[in-house]
Formats: sequence, C-alpha cells, structure tokens
Amino acid sequence: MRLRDDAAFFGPDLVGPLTGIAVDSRDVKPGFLFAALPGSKIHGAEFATYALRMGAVAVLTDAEGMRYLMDEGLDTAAPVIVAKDARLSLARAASVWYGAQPETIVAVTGTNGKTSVATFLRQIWQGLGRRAVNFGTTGVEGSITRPLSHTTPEPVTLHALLADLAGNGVTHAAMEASSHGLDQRRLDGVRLAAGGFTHLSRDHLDYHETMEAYAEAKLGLFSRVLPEDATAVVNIDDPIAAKAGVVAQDRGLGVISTGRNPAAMLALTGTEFHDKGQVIHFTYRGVTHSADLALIGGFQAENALLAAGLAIGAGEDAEEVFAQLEGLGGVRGRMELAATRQNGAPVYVDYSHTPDSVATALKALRPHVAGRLIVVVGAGGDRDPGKRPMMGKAAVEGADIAIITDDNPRTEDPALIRAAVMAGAPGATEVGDRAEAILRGVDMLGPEDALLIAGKGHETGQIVGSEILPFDDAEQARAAVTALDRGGL
Ligand SMILES: CC(=O)N[C@H]1[C@@H](OP(=O)(O)OP(=O)(O)OC[C@H]2O[C@@H](n3ccc(=O)[nH]c3=O)[C@H](O)[C@@H]2O)O[C@H](CO)[C@@H](O)[C@@H]1O[C@H](C)C(=O)N[C@@H](C)C(=O)N[C@H](CCC(=O)O)C(=O)O
Ligand SMILES: Nc1ncnc2c1ncn2[C@@H]1O[C@H](COP(=O)(O)OP(=O)(O)OP(=O)(O)O)[C@@H](O)[C@H]1O
Ligand SMILES: N[C@H](CCC[C@H](N)C(=O)O)C(=O)O
Ligand SMILES: [Mg+2]
Repeated sequence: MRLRDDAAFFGPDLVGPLTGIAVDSRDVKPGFLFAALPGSKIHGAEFATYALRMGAVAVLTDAEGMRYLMDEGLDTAAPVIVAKDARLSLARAASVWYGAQPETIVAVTGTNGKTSVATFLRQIWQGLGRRAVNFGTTGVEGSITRPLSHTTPEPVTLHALLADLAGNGVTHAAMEASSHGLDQRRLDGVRLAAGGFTHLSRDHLDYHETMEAYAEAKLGLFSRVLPEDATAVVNIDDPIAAKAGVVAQDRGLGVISTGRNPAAMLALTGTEFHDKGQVIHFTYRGVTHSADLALIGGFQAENALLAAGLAIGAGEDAEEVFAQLEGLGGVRGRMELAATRQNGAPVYVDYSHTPDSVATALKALRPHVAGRLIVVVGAGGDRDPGKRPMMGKAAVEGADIAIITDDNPRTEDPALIRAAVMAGAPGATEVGDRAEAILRGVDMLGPEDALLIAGKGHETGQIVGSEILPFDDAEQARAAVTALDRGGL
C-alpha cells in the first residue's frame, strides 16, 4: 500500500504484508499499521512504542507526532509515515485496505435530522426493492442490523463496515455525517453518490468553539468529500445549507434544492395536519404532487422531502420515489407515540437535545394539542454547556408546563447541569430523577393534554459517571401510564 504524495516516508521500506490498521494502540495486532493521530487530550504518538511492542510494522503520524517520536529517540526498524493531514491519509488508507463499498452511498449532515433523513432514505430504497441500510446514531438498520458506537465511525471501523455490507449484498447505504466525523476526515475515503444538508443550529460548541468553525466542518462535505459526479441535496430554508448548495454548484456538482421556499426545485407548498400525521403538497420541477404522511411534525415532512431528493440525486426515478412517501414509517425515538393514557392523552418521546430541536418538537406538537403541552427535558453532561439555558428557554417558551430533569450526566454533577438549564427556564419545575419526572408529567395529563419527553429518544441507557444504567424513555412512559391508569399507585 502507498499513501499518496502528501506523505513522507522515514526508515526502511515495509517488509512483509500488512495485516490490518488500528487507531488505538490497544487494538494493534502483529503486522498492523498504527495510525498515531493528534487527539483532543493526548497525541497518539505517545502510544507508538507500545503499538510497536504489540507487533505494529508501520506507524502513520503527522509532523507533531514525528517531533515527539524524535524527541523520545524512538529507535525502530519499522517505517514511519509522516502525513500533512494524518487523519485524511488514514481515511484513504482504510478505504484502500478494505476496498469494497456498497455501489450507492449517500451521506447526510446537519445539526438535526440526520438519523431521520437517513432512515427515510433507506425506507424509500427498500420500497424500490433495493438491499439497503442506514447507519449512524441508531446503529446499522435495514437489510442488515449491527450496533455502532459513533454516529460517524472512525475510518477503520467505517471501512470494515462498508466492506462487510458490500460482502452481504447491500447495494445502497445512507450514512450520517456528524460534524466531528467531517472535521476528523472520518468519511473522506467513502465513495459518495450524493450528500444532503438539513439545517444548522447551535450544538457541539464544546468541540468546534464557534458557530463559524461548526458550519465550516459541515460544509466540508460539499467542498471536499463529495466527488465531482455527486449531487448535493440541500434545504434552502436554512442559510448554511443553502450555502452548501452554492459551494457544490461552484465545484460543478449537481444540486437539488428542497424546502418550503417556493424557489426550491423540490418545494413543500402546503400541509394539512390530521390525527395520524399530515397531507403534504409539493412540486418537483414545477409539477404538483401530494402525499399523506403517517408522520407527526412539519419538520418530518421536510426530512422526508430531503430523503426523496437524495434518492433522486443518487439515481432513482422521481415518480417512483414519490410513490414511496406514504409508506414511510416513523423513526424510533423521533416523535414516537410511546403511550396513551386512558383519557386519550398522548405521550411522545423525541430525541430533541439542542435548543432548536426542543423548540421544533414542541412547535410540531402544538397543532395536535387542544389542552396543555407538557415537556420533560434535561441536558447531557460533558457536552456544550452554553446550550443548557437555551434549552430551558425553548422548553418554557414552547410548552405550558416544563419539568427539568437529568439527561446523561456523564462525568458532571447533575445538579449543576440542571441549574444551568433552570437558569433559562423561569417557572419550570426541577425533578432530578428522570423516572420520577416522567411519572409526574404523565400524572398531570388531562384528556386534552400531551406530554413530550425530550432528549434521549431511542437511547436505552443513562450515562452516569462512566456507568451506563438501563433507562428507556418510552418504557418509562408506558410504565407510568400503566401504574397511574390501572390504579397501581
Ligand atoms: C472528541 C472526539 O471526537 N474524539 C475522538 C478522537 O479522540 P481524542 O481526540 O479525544 O483522542 P485522545 O483520547 O486525545 O487520544 C489521541 C489518540 O490516541 C489514541 N490512543 C489513546 C489511548 C491509548 O491507550 N492508545 C491510543 O492509541 C486514540 O485512539 C486517539 O487516536 O479520536 C478518536 C479516534 O479517532 C475517537 O474515537 C474520539 O471519539 C470520541 C470517543 C467521541 O466521543 N467522539 C464523539 C464526541 C463524537 O465523535 N460524536 C459524533 C456525534 C456528534 C453528533 O451528535 O452529531 C459521532 O460521530 O459519533
Ligand atoms: N429537519 C429538522 N429541523 C429541526 N429539527 C429537527 C429536524 N429533524 C429532526 N429534528 C429534531 O431533532 C431531533 C433529532 O433528530 P435526528 O435524530 O434525526 O437528528 P440527528 O441529526 O441524527 O441527531 P444527532 O446529531 O444526535 O445524531 C428530533 O427528535 C427532532 O426533535
Ligand atoms: N450525539 C449527541 C447526542 C446527545 C444525546 C443526549 N441524550 C445527550 O446525552 O446529551 C451528543 O453526543 O452530543
Ligand atoms: Mg443522528
């Protein structure tokens, strides 16, 4: 294997075949290339000696890593490859190493809506008879299922997965491109047919620091990762997504614009909400269409349309794609009707964990609620602290009653996280224990009311410290309804 000309080689040529690639020294086996990457806490080069002891036969690193190795006086017969951008070289190396990828791969980015769009796209493909998967936050779903620990896996895991999918006959894959994944070049070795952009709002500033840097990371999908024969599908209601369309157009890529803006090529022109979802009217290249979607929330219609645009952009016939829309099923933990009280009041579980998505989810429910809208919400620990009061504000502004509780505290003090959320939520009630908060919310429900449990969606555990305790919002909602309606409490 040769990494392209943006890398320099030090030491002797590689002797013998490589047997694998690892980014973590603890995963190295004899014959491996060890990618010693710059980290947020430590440089991977600090683990090179250990990796070599475990049998690594080559090391890939950057200039900083090389300096460290020279300062340490690393004495090895193994070649050291120094790349300008070691993460990019790793992505390309992993792509070459694993080789096979499904024929048609689409990536979707944006602060919210990635999992939803990827899932809808997979459903559209499956409806058209394709062997398809979506993968990201909820693992690999569709024709094949697998667990995943990242929304966008790092390159070695990603390319091992793509080769596995291709080997199992999967021809179509819809993947999520997280901003961390784009910034760290995790998907730069993936051969993409199309890329989508939902919208950008505040999140992950603990990592990106500024909204500009966050937007720049997302735009990388369009300025760098998509090949020139790919299509960009962007929601032009959002200014940054619209900018992605311009970036793509400037590079000569095909562009399909979507959104409520009448100028969009695939434009959402009207919505009628009903009990089970919404009838949408839309135009594509000037021709009008309608579809009855079994999905709650205007934003879900926007996601469905973006998914349709991506299917078209990746080569499907538009009319056949639109015929699939009525069959779309909801996404686990996204506006999921988890339980209904005997008096008819619904309890929804939604993965809204940013200020914008809390506001969007509450706004989406409003037309369906004649009485009071109640929300149970909290913010995760070890994540952007600046979003906490903004989430509290979105909760009290969008709901009639807000209960502030714990999400995943991780290594932080949960009381301090709640205090930060409460600072933006005057009039809200604080209930630390999430199960109790859900029970209290369910207990308040009158016949015309509705409850939204926001933040954890499909998650089945609560991360407290370094432990993951079993916890499932939908299950807790059902338990609370059963206990209250059958007189169990
Ligand atoms: C903040 C972030 O993205 N971190 C990623 C980064 O790790 P890091 O910079 O913190 O690494 P570090 O601990 O400083 O270590 C530096 C290097 O030394 C290596 N190491 C470390 C210890 C050791 O014993 N041996 C060893 O070789 C590490 O593998 C790493 O390559 O590089 C690692 C290897 O590529 C990633 O696994 C790791 O993801 C961590 C686990 C993570 O939690 N990432 C999250 C925030 C993330 O990526 N989330 C997005 C979703 C976001 C969304 O909601 O949209 C995702 O795509 O999942
Ligand atoms: N198009 C959209 N516009 C605004 N909010 C949305 C949109 N789509 C989804 N949401 C909100 O964001 C939440 C998360 O949706 P989804 O899981 O599809 O996003 P995601 O981008 O994959 O999130 P993550 O970054 O955590 O993986 C939903 O539960 C909903 O509240
Ligand atoms: N991918 C997001 C998920 C957040 C989910 C929420 N439940 C939390 O723990 O903050 C993140 O890692 O920031
Ligand atoms: Mg996701």
